[in-house]
Amino acid sequence: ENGTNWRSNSSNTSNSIGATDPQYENASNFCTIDKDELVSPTCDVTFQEINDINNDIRESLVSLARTDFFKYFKLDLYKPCTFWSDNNRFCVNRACAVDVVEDWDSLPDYWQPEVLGKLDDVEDTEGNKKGEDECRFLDELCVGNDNQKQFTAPDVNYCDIGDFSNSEAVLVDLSANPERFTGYGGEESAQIWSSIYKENCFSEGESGQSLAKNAFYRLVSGFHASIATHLSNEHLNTETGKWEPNLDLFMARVGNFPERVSNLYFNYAIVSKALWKIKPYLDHLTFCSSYNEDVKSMIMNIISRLDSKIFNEDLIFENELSSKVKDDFRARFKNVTQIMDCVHCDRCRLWGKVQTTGYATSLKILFELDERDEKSKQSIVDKLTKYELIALINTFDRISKSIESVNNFEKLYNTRLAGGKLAYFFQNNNFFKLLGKAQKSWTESVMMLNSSKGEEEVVLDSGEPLEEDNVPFFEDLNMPKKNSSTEGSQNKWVRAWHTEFHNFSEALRFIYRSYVDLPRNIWRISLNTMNKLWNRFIGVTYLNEEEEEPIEYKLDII
Ligand SMILES: Cc1cc2nc3c(=O)[nH]c(=O)nc-3n(C[C@H](O)[C@H](O)[C@H](O)COP(=O)(O)OP(=O)(O)OC[C@H]3O[C@@H](n4cnc5c(N)ncnc54)[C@H](O)[C@@H]3O)c2cc1C
Repeated sequence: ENGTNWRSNSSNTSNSIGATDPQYENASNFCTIDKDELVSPTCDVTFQEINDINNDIRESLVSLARTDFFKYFKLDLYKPCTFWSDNNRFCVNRACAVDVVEDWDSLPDYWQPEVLGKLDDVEDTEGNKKGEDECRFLDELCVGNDNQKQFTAPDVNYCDIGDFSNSEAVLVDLSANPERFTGYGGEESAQIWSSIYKENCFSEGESGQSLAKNAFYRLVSGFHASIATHLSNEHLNTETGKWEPNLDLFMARVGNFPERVSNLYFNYAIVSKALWKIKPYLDHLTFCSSYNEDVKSMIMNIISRLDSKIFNEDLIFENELSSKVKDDFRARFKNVTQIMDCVHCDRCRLWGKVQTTGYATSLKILFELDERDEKSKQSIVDKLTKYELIALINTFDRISKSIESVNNFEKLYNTRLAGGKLAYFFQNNNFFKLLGKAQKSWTESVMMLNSSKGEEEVVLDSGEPLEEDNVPFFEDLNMPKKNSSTEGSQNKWVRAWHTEFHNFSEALRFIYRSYVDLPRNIWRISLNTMNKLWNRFIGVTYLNEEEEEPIEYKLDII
């Protein structure tokens, strides 16, 4: 499914691009995916259809994620990593930090304890007064009925939903802590990803349904690609101090890997189908009474524009073997959510937790609602905790933002290609430039011939030579290399012209210099001859007089 070119119905893309610019002429199209192909055998939608759905709902989704109900999340930033002990390292960048909500007065009215005064004097089962602890109060806020206070039976959960009621958990305003480039990387993040892929994804030889195994991998890879898209889209430009898209970084991490782009779309299909699936049961959910209807109508408005055929969850665990595979799948995904506690960068951990919880909630909705039993379906949706719902909506927003960014990066890529082509034409096709280049190419050739090193200069993507103070920030990054052989062939007429022009001008210069130098040379030869005659006359002779470079002189005075 990844074998052909990325092209759309209304394609304004790249087939005609790069005819003359050596830097881009042979560049591949943006991403080798056909936008008109299905996203996966389990998704009856094409990449283009997902783009269209996303364009349609994007604005409403952003508004929903920014409501006071969905923009706050709670998590324990200091929960110890249970998978390995070597977890004392921290990301000390400012960008890694999370700004926790400490100023409670700044929260909207319905988050203030006194608004739910009736809770103040209510004691919970442990005899604690519920108004005393603001965090506890938030846990209870917006809970519509007693059912919701009991967590769903653990065997249907794909994450530890008790995490959010932990007494160490802090409240975070997600909108004040955007997911973007933090500088987190190196061994630390590599250890996390490697543990997720190597220890938790299914390996080839393992038994079980291949669709399920494949879905697990695609889910993780899509999550990884989404993070890479966000950090490339909001990347710190150290020259301007602004957060802006970095196309080279995006291409190196995601754009050059069609499979990763495709996995982003796969994740979009999973989360949106989960949302679509809870639509009939949303009536039972109550958000805060003051804005219950608003939030609900916003959610309904989005869900009603989604498409049920976007993902067919029934294909994943199809036969009797599946129950075991499903248990395994669930346990492995739970591990992935817990590995987030090992992430050293707080900001990355925050978004890692939000998104793995969002995917876990989607998986629970997709795979644990018993199709034959309406009551059980309602009950599972009723028991979704507030933090699962917040995570679900925010994960959908994140993946939707990634899809939007991929399309923006495609535009940037095409603009760069087209810009490169025009700039190349105007910059290089004037007579004085050609003369200058002829001169330069001659000087370079002479220097190359004289150079004993014969080593190729390493050039960055920007075209600058790699010097010590110019080492790329991402040393681990394999940026796409320039295709020098292509450049050579594309330049051959220009080069031939340079060579011929150079030879001709050198010949002219030689003849000119010969005439200019003639009187001087005659004078030098005469002087030399007279000198020899004089020496002979006074009786002084040189040993090896005929040699041009006598090493030693000896006076032979009789
Ligand atoms: C949970 C988590 C959240 C993070 N959040 C942020 C953040 O918000 N901001 C930030 O700047 N950094 C974040 N990071 C770090 C970021 O993901 C990278 O690890 C880091 O930028 C270093 O990137 P890298 O090029 O070394 O490769 P990595 O992204 O670390 O990838 C490691 C290896 O995995 C493979 N790989 C890469 N992408 C995929 C994919 N999509 N599918 C399959 N295989 C793949 C490649 O072989 C690659 O070499 C986060 C890391 C983690 C673990």
